[in-house]
Amino acid sequence: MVYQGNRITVTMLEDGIANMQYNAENESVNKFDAETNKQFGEAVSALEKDDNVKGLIVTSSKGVFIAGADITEFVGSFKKPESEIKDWVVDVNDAFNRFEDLPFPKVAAINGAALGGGCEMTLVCEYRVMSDKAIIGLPETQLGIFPGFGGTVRSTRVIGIDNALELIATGTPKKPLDALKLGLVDATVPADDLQDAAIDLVKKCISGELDWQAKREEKLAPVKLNQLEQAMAFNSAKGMIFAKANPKQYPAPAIAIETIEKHVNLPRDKAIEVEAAGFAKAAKTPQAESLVGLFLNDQLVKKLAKQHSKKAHEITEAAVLGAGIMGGGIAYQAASKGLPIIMKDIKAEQLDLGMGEASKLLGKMVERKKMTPAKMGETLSRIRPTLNYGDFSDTDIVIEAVVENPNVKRSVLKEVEGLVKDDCILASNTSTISITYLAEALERPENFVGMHFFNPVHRMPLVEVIRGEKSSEEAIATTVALASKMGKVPVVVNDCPGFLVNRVLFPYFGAFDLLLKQGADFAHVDKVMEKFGWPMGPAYLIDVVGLDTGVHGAEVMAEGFPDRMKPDYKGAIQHLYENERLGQKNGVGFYKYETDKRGKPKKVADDATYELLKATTDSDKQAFDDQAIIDRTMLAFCNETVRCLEDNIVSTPSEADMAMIMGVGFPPFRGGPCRYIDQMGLDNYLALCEKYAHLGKAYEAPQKIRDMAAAGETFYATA
Ligand SMILES: NC(=O)c1ccc[n+]([C@@H]2O[C@H](COP(=O)([O-])OP(=O)(O)OC[C@H]3O[C@@H](n4cnc5c(N)ncnc54)[C@H](O)[C@@H]3O)[C@@H](O)[C@H]2O)c1
Repeated sequence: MVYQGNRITVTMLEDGIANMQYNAENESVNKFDAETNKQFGEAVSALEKDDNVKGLIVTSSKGVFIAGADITEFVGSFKKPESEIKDWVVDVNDAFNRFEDLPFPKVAAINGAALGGGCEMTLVCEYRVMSDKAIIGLPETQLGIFPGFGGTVRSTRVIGIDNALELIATGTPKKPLDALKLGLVDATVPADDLQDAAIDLVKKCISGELDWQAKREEKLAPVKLNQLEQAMAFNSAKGMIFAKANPKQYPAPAIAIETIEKHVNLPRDKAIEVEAAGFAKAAKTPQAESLVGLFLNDQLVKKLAKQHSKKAHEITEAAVLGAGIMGGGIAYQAASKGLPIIMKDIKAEQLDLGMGEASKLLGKMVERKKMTPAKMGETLSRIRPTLNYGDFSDTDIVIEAVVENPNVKRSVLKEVEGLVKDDCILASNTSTISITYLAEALERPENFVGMHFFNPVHRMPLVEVIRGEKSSEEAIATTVALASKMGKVPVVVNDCPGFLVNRVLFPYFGAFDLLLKQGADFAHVDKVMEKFGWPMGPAYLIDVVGLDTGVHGAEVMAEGFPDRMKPDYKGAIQHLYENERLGQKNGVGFYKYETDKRGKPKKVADDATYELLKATTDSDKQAFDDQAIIDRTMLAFCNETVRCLEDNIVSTPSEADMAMIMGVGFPPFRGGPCRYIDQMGLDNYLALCEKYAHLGKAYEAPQKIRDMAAAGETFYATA
């Protein structure tokens, strides 16, 4: 035994070959937390003193190789001053450099995911051999940072600048054959042969058959590029990368490129210092704080879903009522995750439409070679379209997705309750109607919950699971488990009109409507909000949702929250709807929808819209600067989120932020509405609420914000 820790051990195998194994005790994965970093340094010191070692392999005893750094530790570390972050990174790198400099060859045996720090660990070895089941990559930019354990230095030297920039800036992990093609690994082998293959490589190094010193030398030296080559490599990378993500919104790739540009012509130790400085700069951006927070929120939401699922009944067959946009989507999603589902409608043509949509989506996957035609047939056969309730007696859960009309929903739910087994769960996909109200029509309200999918179902990750007053924990648990089984991320919320996501979205539409009334141009508002980071501005969003759906939802919300969602004027959305402009579905909403020369849908700001909007615009039109547009719409949105926390509609800021990102596309780099308020500072936020309070209750600061500001609190921990 060369070194024994509870994260890392180094043992001797045969013929002077050591095995450095990552095997974090009581953990499901290996990661670089502070303790592992410390033990790595100690293990390297032990190896430095051991004269018997002639070569070494790096292995993992877990399913993953090394998952990366411990992201929970980032929250505290990134609060430190930039210079301290840099010093910390330089310090960690010391062990990596000393490991690289050991006087014998080293081979990484990559059995599973080698991500971030895991990939960087393999890069300090001279050779890398990878199981055909593993993946490897540097996904740090997705967290608003970039590799800081020598990853930008060694990858540029090992796979070349262009490849390294692509690997780092996109953050997409590579499968074995792609990694081999890039030169990121030297061989791929079947999983069972991995250790033997690694030992074989070390032996070849020891015998001199492989020139491992030359491989190492390559990593220690500057990249030899002349000025012209360098300019070309970096300029084309910048063009490609900035076209994909706006560097103002996602600065990490830009800082990574700028850092690499500074260190390519430096030897290793100097280059590592430059990398550490760039890393610290990225770590101090608000985007890094948001994206690290988002990662942790995502983990929390998934953990909560697991906890919620504990009391779940087994679901072997489901049914959906309604084969429209949502019912068809739900049936497709269930079937594609292996769950048989009955799809019932009252109109045969709707069933044909639902099946047609499912075939179209599956057909595209076959076209892209992501599915075989046989698998497509198998998936489609899991959906059983029907016009009657014949087979409903065995079903474990029925998801109701008929038209958004409380009376129709209540009568359909009552009818189906009489036909299913006693413990069958009934779930409504209503967008706005209170679950407690719908439950009044039922004999077994404890078996009834809300299950709110988003459109398009196959793409939108969120499902709100809504607890009505009488919903049982088993019904919640079963619905949460079903959503997870369908590949979705469930968030459990309590009942109220609009639940969480739509309750927050409608005041935002209300703020948009008020801006238009006072003279703002809808196309300009869209541009400003898209620049702010939304995937689409409010006018385009309502066109996609449908103005009819919007008006209908607004009525339900106005009844539920008249103090802030019932305007005393007729807004633009209502007026356009009355003029039969329904949005994308009939080709005219705020925008006119045309097809371009290539047959792709194109939206154009329509003169007819401006003409119509004269009727709902004040005669004394005001001009708004971009910040006013952002502040007014975001206040309405964020205030309602806080009110949902106050009313216990949603339990935690983490769940609220995740729901808004996954449900309506809140800009991820801003971390969600609660993070947005934190980053603005609660006092500043409060001052903004006061500035706009005269516009109505939706803009007034909720009591929770006042209390938090007075107590100096924030939504997320500050250290
Ligand atoms: N479209 C969206 O963006 C969206 C998003 C989330 C939730 N929702 C909600 O999902 C539900 C369905 O919306 P949609 O957009 O799919 O509507 P849709 O009009 O496309 O489909 C409704 C379907 O229900 C069928 N139907 C009517 N009465 C029925 C009955 N008694 N039994 C069986 N089928 C019946 C209709 O024939 C139609 O096929 C609504 O409650 C809506 O609020 C919609």
